[in-house]
Amino acid sequence: MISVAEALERILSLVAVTEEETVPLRSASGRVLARPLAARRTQPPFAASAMDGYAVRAADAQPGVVLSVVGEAQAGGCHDGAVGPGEAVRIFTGAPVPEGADRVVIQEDVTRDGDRITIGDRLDEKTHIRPAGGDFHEGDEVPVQRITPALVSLLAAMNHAEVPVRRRPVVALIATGDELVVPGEIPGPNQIVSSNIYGVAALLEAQGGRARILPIARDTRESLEQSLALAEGADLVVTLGGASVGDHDLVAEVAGARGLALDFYKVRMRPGKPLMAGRLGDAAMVGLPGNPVSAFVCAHLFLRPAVDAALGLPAGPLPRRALPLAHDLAANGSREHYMRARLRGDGLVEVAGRQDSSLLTVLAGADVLAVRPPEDPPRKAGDLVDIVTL
Ligand SMILES: Nc1nc2c(c(=O)[nH]1)N[C@H]1C(S)=C(S)[C@@H](COP(=O)(O)OP(=O)(O)OC[C@H]3O[C@@H](n4cnc5c(N)ncnc54)[C@H](O)[C@@H]3O)O[C@H]1N2
Ligand code: MOO
Repeated sequence: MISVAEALERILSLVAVTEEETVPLRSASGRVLARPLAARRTQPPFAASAMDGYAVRAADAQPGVVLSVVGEAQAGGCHDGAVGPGEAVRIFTGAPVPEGADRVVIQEDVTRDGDRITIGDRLDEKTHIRPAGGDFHEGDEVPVQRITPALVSLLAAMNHAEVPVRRRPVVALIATGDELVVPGEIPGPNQIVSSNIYGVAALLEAQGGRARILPIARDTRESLEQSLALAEGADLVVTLGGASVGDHDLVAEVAGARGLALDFYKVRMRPGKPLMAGRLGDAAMVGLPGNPVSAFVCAHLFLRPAVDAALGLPAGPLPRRALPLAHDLAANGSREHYMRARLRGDGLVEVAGRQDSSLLTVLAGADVLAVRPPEDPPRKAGDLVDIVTL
């Protein structure tokens, strides 16, 4: 069995970066820039007033000085002409600062009488001028990254109406098993509702992928073959269940017959031991274990980074932090254990008492996974444990 770190490396090496496509700026949030994008203009394009007030020469900005108002500049307009000694131009926030002026005195600091202003006694020190290019210059590059709402505003200010992004990788998801029905159906006497595929799909979509949930594959070769055929064209094919050693666990066999070049099977982890991955035609394929928590934990640890890699982002292990335990923990076994846990308000990690990999209530109540290395000795309350955020 290989380690979690090695399994992740191998899965990432199976993933190809998707091609570039162009989307309108309004649809760019959450997508990933396909290449660095250069600003198409300078912002502000001119020295601009940061406040409503009067543009003056700095030397004239002294308490008691009287200046004559020779014009006005508002945002979208400007004052034609310069500001000379003894002169002021009425100015509003965002307007270009006229030539000659190197200071804006805010209107609260002057008294106005007709075309004259008198500078008050309590003058602040600031120029209240935003220099040209103070935010960015034409040609400044935004590096490849996920596009946040704030970045949408920056790209708009840089005058990009369209944005080159990576195509969302298509992930075909196949649940397997005779026992499954889809949510809303009435299960037969020996059946349950298929659940894990929906959480995994949601996780992959939140990461920037496009999840395609295919019909449930029954525990026959023909049914699984049909589902795998429907996965044609996907960037990543993910099966759920049928990965273990049971007589009806057919995924490796049937995918093998369709040309799966298996890279590895089984990882030294808990839950998630019967994980497999390989190359299936042009797609990467990952076989997740069927237990709902195992599937979800593996999707977190392996498929989120895989989607990042397909989007051209730096991809690697999820970030970890070490935090103190709220209570004692027994020794760990020989596999790296990802325990469902909660990060309490007091900053301590409380590991759930029940760790069976079928318990979705426990998973849904957890906000972190506490990571125990193989053969980790018993731990005391207050000892540090690594956590991964869910
Ligand atoms: N003799 C052994 N038995 C098992 C081993 C082992 O090493 N030796 N490994 C166990 C571990 S660990 C896991 S995990 C499971 C994984 O088995 P499979 O990947 O083959 O999964 P299934 O047998 O198909 O299902 C396991 C379990 O999960 C339920 N399931 C499956 N799909 C769904 C779904 N879409 N929604 C909800 N629940 C699902 C299924 O009904 C089973 O209860 O194998 C152990 N056995
Ligand atoms: O490894 Mo299985 O994934 O424990 O439940």
